[in-house]
Amino acid sequence: MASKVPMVKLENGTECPILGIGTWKSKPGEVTQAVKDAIDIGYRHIDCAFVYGNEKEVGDAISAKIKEGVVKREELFITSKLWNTFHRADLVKGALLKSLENLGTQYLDLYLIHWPQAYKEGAENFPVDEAGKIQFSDVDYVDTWKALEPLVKEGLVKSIGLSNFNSKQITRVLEVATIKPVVNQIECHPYLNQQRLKDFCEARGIKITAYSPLGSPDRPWAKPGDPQLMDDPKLKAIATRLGKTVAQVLIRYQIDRGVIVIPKSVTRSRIASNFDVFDFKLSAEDVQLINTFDCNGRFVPMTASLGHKDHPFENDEF
Ligand SMILES: NC(=O)C1=CN([C@@H]2O[C@H](COP(=O)(O)OP(=O)(O)OC[C@H]3O[C@@H](n4cnc5c(N)ncnc54)[C@H](OP(=O)(O)O)[C@@H]3O)[C@@H](O)[C@H]2O)C=CC1
Ligand SMILES: O=C1CO[C@H](CO)[C@@H](O)[C@@H]1O
Repeated sequence: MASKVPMVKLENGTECPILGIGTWKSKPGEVTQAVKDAIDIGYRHIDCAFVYGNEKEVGDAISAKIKEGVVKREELFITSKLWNTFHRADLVKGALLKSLENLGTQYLDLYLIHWPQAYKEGAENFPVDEAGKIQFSDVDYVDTWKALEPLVKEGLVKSIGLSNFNSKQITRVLEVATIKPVVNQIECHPYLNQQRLKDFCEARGIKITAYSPLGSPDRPWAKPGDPQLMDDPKLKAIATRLGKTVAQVLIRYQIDRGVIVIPKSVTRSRIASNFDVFDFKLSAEDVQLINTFDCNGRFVPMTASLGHKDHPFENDEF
């Protein structure tokens, strides 16, 4: 079934729907229905990760919709991510095969290194010492990248990419890559618009995917009184003037700057309204106005692994 979602051409010639649905924090008991609803509404891009602990239930929705004849596998764009405990070269393929099994699919459209920093290998996603501190591994993400490349050649993934990599880390990957990353998935919204990293990536043929585009109000570490992006009066004023919701303005902001965007919701009405963004466009003036709201406001700082040699937000400028 045709969907109205526009496609973005990636550097390797494959195409990615510019709008997808996120699945972090979507509980196993609710994500199957959410992804079924999303596919019915017209979403064709689903953002997943092993560490979200719900790939099996996402896969159930995908299989059901393929079985019903609503979509074909080749009409979907499915992303997953290699978790930090599987960076060692000999663990990479097994981690991918596990995600493929969970998702009930023969191949992924995109497989990302979830974070540059490696954690101690083993059964725990967040291995900690007696003091509760994350245990690191010194595997270099450049070696992890080299282990991803054969997966493309084997046909298990169409494309490979990065997530949460800073400009220096991307440069190091590009120095060794025989298959280039097509995407860097990073936090991106008006409080952290990532203009420098976006320009840097685009100059190297790497597209940006914006995660937490609505400010991730359900992030587990949010405290009462923390700023909420969707409550911003300046954004509310723009949305009121345009007769749209703030979420629609935030999604359109990314689309209008050529950024792939993956808002998460498990609420059918929101999944629908977040997709209902193809009948309007922000003016260049509104995009510029929203650009001025940037304030280095990061909602996903990954404080648990501060001190890691490869923490992307600690030592480098952008
Ligand atoms: N690569 C990485 O390291 C990361 C990747 N991601 C990916 O990006 C996705 C999106 O980011 P995420 O952090 O989840 O946060 P989002 O910015 O997408 O916000 C999700 C929250 O917004 C609510 N929401 C959704 N639509 C609306 C709406 N129209 N009006 C009001 N509230 C709304 C959702 O509620 P409800 O569901 O209850 O409707 C949920 O609480 C993730 O799910 C994941 O797939 C995210 C973080 C890190
Ligand atoms: O995608 C993400 C959301 O959940 C993970 C676990 O807390 C984060 O590390 C990651 O950025």
